[in-house]
Amino acid sequence: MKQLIPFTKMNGTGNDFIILDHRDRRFEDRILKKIAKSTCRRGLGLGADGLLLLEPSRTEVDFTMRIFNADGSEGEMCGNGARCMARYAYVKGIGKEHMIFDTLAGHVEAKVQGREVSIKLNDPSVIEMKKNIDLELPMVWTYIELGNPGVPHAVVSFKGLQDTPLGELQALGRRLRYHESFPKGANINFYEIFEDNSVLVRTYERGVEDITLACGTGSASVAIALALEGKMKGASVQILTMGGPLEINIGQMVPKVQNIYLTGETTFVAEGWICDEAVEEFEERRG
Ligand SMILES: N[C@H](CCC[C@H](N)C(=O)O)C(=O)O
Repeated sequence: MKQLIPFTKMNGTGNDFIILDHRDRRFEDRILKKIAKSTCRRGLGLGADGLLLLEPSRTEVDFTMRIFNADGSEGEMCGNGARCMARYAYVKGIGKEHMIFDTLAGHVEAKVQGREVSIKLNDPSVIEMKKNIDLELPMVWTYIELGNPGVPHAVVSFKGLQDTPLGELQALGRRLRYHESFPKGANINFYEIFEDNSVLVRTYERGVEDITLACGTGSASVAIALALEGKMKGASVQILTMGGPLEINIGQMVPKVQNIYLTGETTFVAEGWICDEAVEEFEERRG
């Protein structure tokens, strides 16, 4: 057995991640995909929704964050992942309380205040309001991408969400996620307004291929859709996820939606070593 690489496991409101300090960029993308798939797998691996990598920045900012989903696909951005990454960087002395980092979707600004981390999300690059899903389903979706290229999100109103068995949502999410309207697939966010400015959200995540306990960019997409429909009172909304509450604040609506903040708690779960036996066909970058 060989100790391969130190890891930190964290969760942001129940969205859980394995974090690797990959500033030495010792693994090629092909291997990173394998590490993500093997270690995120529950039961046989550590178990997580995704693998987060802290890499050197190619620009002026503090560092770069990359996200590989549990199935090995690379995502553009991850809101809860970014909150965990910011806290990790702060605790490890890599970033200050206020930091800026790169993602495929664009720059993310973060503010760490104890366990609570607030991030400024990427501005939306695509908003398509209220399209029909298909003739069979009496549902409409709003499609939103945060960042450019952005994480794809469909927002779907769902009556009786709280009492709907997760298996049912999972089956519907899986079906919609591959819908032809979404060329790069989509995360499917089901929501129900709970009470004034409090919204229940359940997200079927692309790349995890399951309902996760919370999704940051998904929760923000729900808030944006509600704000555009005039269903939000004020600039802030509380999103009730299965992992706990998230707060979304929309700083500007006119002439376009921007300055969107995501705030919530982060938790350090464990630290240790990933062992070579856990990763199929592992190999390090040569030279
Ligand atoms: N859970 C993440 C989104 C991950 C995106 C991923 N599922 C993908 O579509 O590649 C969040 O908090 O924003």
